[in-house]
Amino acid sequence: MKVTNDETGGIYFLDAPGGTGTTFFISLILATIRSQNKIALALASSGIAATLLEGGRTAHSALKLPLNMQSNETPTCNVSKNFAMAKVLQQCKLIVWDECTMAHKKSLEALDRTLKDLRSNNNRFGGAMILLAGDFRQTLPVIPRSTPADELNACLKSSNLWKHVKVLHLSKNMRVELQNDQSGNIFSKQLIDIGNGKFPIDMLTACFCYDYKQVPGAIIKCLWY
Ligand SMILES: Nc1ncnc2c1ncn2[C@@H]1O[C@H](COP(=O)(O)OP(=O)(O)OP(=O)(O)O)[C@@H](O)[C@H]1O
Repeated sequence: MKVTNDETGGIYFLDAPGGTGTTFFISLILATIRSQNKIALALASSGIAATLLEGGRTAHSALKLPLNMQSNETPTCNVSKNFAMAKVLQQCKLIVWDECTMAHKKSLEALDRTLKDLRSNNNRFGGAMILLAGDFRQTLPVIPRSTPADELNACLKSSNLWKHVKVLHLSKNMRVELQNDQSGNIFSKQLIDIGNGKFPIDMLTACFCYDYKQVPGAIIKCLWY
């Protein structure tokens, strides 16, 4: 909040696995900024994530991002200076982008170029503050007819902008914590281990080496009964 009030800009990434309170945290920041009569733009990579945020829209729709992102070397948002969205982008104090890990790196670079142009400011993102949120253990950008290497290359972490990103972490699973659910707790830890590549994989079958004695009873019941 201090950074937004100082209006020094910057780009932050909230590394937040499912259930750790991303939506709660983002909603709180959006409400605080809007309560000061300032503009905070809420974007998300998917429609479902956008509906969870007050005034949320998909990044593709709000920023008019080109569809041929992969083949366009230097894409920009199709927002000209006399569009209403251009005024919003010029005046907004904060742009939040939830589930950004699914976005193509060129989407973020297009936003950077457009903000510099619209705000007539050559600082990164035209001096606006950007808050990205998501979890790289989940789905990465989907590139049709591509290899895993193409997907990694399209990922935000491969962008030149990534070295300027300050990473923040949310680690406590609030959903499990609030429900006091022991099996949910084990399951959420196992999901994180899989995402971090810590779960052993059988090289012959390419399946997880699973000790079924460790699978919480509630999950077995839910899956097989
Ligand atoms: N700081 C907090 N204090 C109290 N409750 C919280 C806090 N953070 C999150 N919660 C609650 O925990 C639950 C999960 O939070 P939330 O939906 O924001 O997580 P999420 O990371 O967006 O989850 P997902 O990615 O799976 O959608 C919600 O019921 C939310 O109200």
